[in-house]
Amino acid sequence: MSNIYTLREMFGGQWSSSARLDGKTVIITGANTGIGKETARDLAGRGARIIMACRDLDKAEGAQKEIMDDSGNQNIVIRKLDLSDTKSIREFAEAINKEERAIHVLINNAGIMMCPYSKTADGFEMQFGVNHLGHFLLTFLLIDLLKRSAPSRIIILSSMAHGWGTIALDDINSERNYHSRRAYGQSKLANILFTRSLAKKLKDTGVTAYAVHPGIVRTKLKRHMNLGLLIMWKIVRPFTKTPVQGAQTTIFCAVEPELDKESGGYYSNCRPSRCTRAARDDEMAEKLWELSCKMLGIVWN
Ligand SMILES: NC(=O)C1=CN([C@@H]2O[C@H](COP(=O)(O)OP(=O)(O)OC[C@H]3O[C@@H](n4cnc5c(N)ncnc54)[C@H](OP(=O)(O)O)[C@@H]3O)[C@@H](O)[C@H]2O)C=CC1
Ligand SMILES: CC1=C(/C=C/C(C)=C/C=C/C(C)=C/C=O)C(C)(C)CCC1
Repeated sequence: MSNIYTLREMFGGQWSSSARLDGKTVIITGANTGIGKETARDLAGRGARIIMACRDLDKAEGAQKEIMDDSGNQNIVIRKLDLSDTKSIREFAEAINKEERAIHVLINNAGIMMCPYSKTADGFEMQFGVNHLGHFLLTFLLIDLLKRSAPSRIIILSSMAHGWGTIALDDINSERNYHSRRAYGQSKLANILFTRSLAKKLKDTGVTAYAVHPGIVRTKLKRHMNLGLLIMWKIVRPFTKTPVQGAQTTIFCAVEPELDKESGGYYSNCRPSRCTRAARDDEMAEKLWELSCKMLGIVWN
């Protein structure tokens, strides 16, 4: 992949479809703001039951009200989910498995970028822990329900930033050497490798998986950006996407009927996109899968 982005890639990918999701249930992590909130608003307008999985219930309530008012859909619920704590992830999944008859779309959207070094409740480096491991565990805990609900889809928000890092198998928690941009890159590369492995393991189950780069989007994600990137941000700002534009590829992956035939790919601007060679390394994807299971203390073959 080259880091040269065309104008089409910055603005593009508007997608329009009148497809409905009545009777379908969608979970969106980090649905209280940014891309997740706009995804929730759109899918609510298509009639889906939306489960907003958020760490801050007060913020989520404001977004829930807005989405209900806008879409006229009252079937929007909030559930507490803190992806930086495996206890919270397990509690969330337990409630979903008990209360929901089906989950048709799981959107692993929540994320943090370039924060100062910190660790999750379980001792994982924060960006790898939240962006990859938290969603890995969440998906594991919901996979039987997703299989029973097939055809169903898993959408994983990655980024063009997957090229900023590599998977450091010997220092996955960046304990020896932390570089916030590289650690974000590692987590977003892990998102693509996870999607590829998932697609293989879910072959013939009716559950499909898609990785997404939403574009460069004006959201709160950039709150921890360093000065260099903030300057770059200012330069490209006129070409960045609004959150509504940034949500289009996720919505496309959730709704487009033709995508039932595809799984494991990387999408941007509502079409397949090219990722780096490291993101197509199936041997590394397998090693990452094993390491993720080991770190989380789970068996998932
Ligand atoms: N914006 C961009 O340019 C790009 C974004 N992406 C990806 O898109 C996704 C959405 O990002 P975007 O909307 O821009 O970012 P925002 O910062 O606007 O939203 C991120 C969401 O994730 C939630 N979140 C963060 N940490 C946790 C946690 N520990 N547990 C649960 N939820 C958490 C936030 O909650 P809270 O509000 O409480 O902080 C918020 O709801 C991310 O995965 C990001 O990596 C990819 C490429 C570019
Ligand atoms: C200045 C500049 C760029 C700016 C990149 C930025 C600002 C990227 C932000 C990415 C984010 C926020 C990713 C989140 O996952 C490009 C496009 C590489 C092209 C060359 C010039």
